[in-house]
Amino acid sequence: MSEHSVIRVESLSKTYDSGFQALKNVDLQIRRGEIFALLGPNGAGKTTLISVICGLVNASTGQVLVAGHDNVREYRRARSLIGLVPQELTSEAFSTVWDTVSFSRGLFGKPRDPAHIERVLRSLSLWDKRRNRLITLSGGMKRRVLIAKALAHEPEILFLDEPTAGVDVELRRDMWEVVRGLRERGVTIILTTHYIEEAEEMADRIGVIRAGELVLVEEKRELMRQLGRKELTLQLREPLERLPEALDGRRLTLSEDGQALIYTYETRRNGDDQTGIAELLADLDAAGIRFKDLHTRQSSLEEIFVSLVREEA
Ligand SMILES: Nc1ncnc2c1ncn2[C@@H]1O[C@H](COP(=O)(O)OP(=O)(O)OP(=O)(O)O)[C@@H](O)[C@H]1O
Repeated sequence: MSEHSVIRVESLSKTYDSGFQALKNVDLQIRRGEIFALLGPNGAGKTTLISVICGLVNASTGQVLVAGHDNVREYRRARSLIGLVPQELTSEAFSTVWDTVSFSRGLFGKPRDPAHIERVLRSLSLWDKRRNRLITLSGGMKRRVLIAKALAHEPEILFLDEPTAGVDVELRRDMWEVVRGLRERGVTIILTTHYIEEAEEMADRIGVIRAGELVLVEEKRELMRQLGRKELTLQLREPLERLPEALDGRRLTLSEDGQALIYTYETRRNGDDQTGIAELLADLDAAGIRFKDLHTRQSSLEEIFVSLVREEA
């Protein structure tokens, strides 16, 4: 499995000079060719993690391997494999799109390659704007320039730090298209986002970070499967001390106060009753358990996320 990992992050911690610990013992492997979304609230440590992986911020402990290269001891080699799209464009307001993007390539010591720059600009619909100064571009075009700059040196891995923060819905969808196109060309993509919708739409896998800890890394499909899970709550007439043996082996739990039974089941699309509810009710009846009310609810990725990031630390 590890030969598929293009990035390996091992036991990574970061304590800033202020004494603040922004990352706590993070382990993470990014698979070659995937889109990985790092989801977390403000201040969770997303930017810090990206900055450490890209070698812009030193780790306090732990290590990062980029395609097998230690990102500190072999910094230049590791860094040359990475493109980083920051949140905002800095300076260069009066340069042209073409010059800015070409210059970025030069920073990595790569020989000039106008054909590559042209491909990048065309793929991002920036070709017609190549002679424009950055200051004359719309917000959306500027975002595209950021991506073009990051791709100028032909990196295998692209980090996008909140690529769609503050952009309108239409542009967000455009950006998603661009990212998908890159993945099709074999680029591994790691993006950070606040938007659950974005992670749902784009990612192959999702990592959730909270207060510097990576609390979950999961296939999106698996998360979506959990999303299809429903919960039935039966308010009991008489509280129970424990679950009757007759009901063992079901996905049933008793609430702490003994007043309710909670049953989880998966919703099926084919409409058959595979929920097991009919059987459950019959068994409850046979066991002499009566209830006075019932309701069902379905969890969303939003809820899973909120419950994961809720402060417990
Ligand atoms: N240079 C620094 N010195 C001290 N603390 C810092 C420094 N940079 C970041 N932090 C702190 O580390 C924590 C994580 O910050 P980081 O920018 O990584 O979070 P984030 O998840 O990217 O947040 P956002 O979604 O707001 O961008 C925050 O509490 C932040 O205040």
